[in-house]
Amino acid sequence: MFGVHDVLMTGICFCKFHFRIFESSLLISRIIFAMNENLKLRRMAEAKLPTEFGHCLIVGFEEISSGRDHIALVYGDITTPDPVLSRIHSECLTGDTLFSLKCDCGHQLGATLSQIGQEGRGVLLYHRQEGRGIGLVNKIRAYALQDKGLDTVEANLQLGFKPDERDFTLCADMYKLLGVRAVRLITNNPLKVDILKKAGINVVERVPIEVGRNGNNDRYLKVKAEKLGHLFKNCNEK
Ligand SMILES: Nc1nc2c(ncn2[C@@H]2O[C@H](COP(=O)(O)OP(=O)(O)OP(=O)(O)O)[C@@H](O)[C@H]2O)c(=O)[nH]1
Repeated sequence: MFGVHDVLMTGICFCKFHFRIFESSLLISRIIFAMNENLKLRRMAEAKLPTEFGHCLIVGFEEISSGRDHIALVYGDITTPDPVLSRIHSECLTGDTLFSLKCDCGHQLGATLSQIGQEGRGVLLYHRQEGRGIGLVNKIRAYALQDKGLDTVEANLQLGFKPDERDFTLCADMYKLLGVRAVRLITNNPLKVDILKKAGINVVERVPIEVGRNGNNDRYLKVKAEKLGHLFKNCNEK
């Protein structure tokens, strides 16, 4: 004879089995979507994440060719037609987590999340291409050259890199995998806007973000404006 316990256990096993099938079919459909759209990334995992700026969904992506990972922090419903407030934030370990004053990255990250938190809707793409794509150790080498007088662009060139080695088409793919087609992009870098537009993302507005200027990064910000085309009211108008 079957007891209540047996019935319950059978029910639980049934649900677990079907949940696994559901999870696998979701993963397969995402892989097929990525292949159809010729995307360079797959959406791999997601979970709720409470933050100081509100509760969000953290989504993990993996580059198909290299396995390198990137993340998105999603606040509110970003799948509705209204353009989404968003920032592509390139990884900067020194600025984002170690309080470096050599750049403006940490301040930009905090200001963005605070702005998204106030609106209650938005997405931060955390683009893990540290040091404008040259990696952390090479960024330290570039800093060493800057200690000797080179600027941020000259240092990259001296090390054999382009001034900017990042691939922003990956970010367009992240937007597509998140169901975002129109964004209000928080950036001072017009190159990001151009690349996203060419990759099929409708950037309806560029939202400037001028925070974190100090005596240590003033020259760096000037060079970004003069050599990398960044738009700063304070520099460009001089
Ligand atoms: N190679 C190199 N990378 C740097 C240096 N300073 C900051 N970075 C990196 O630059 C990236 C951020 O790029 P930024 O040029 O500050 O800004 P952006 O992303 O182009 O534009 P915004 O959207 O306006 O912030 C991060 O990956 C930092 O690690 C440097 O002196 N040399």
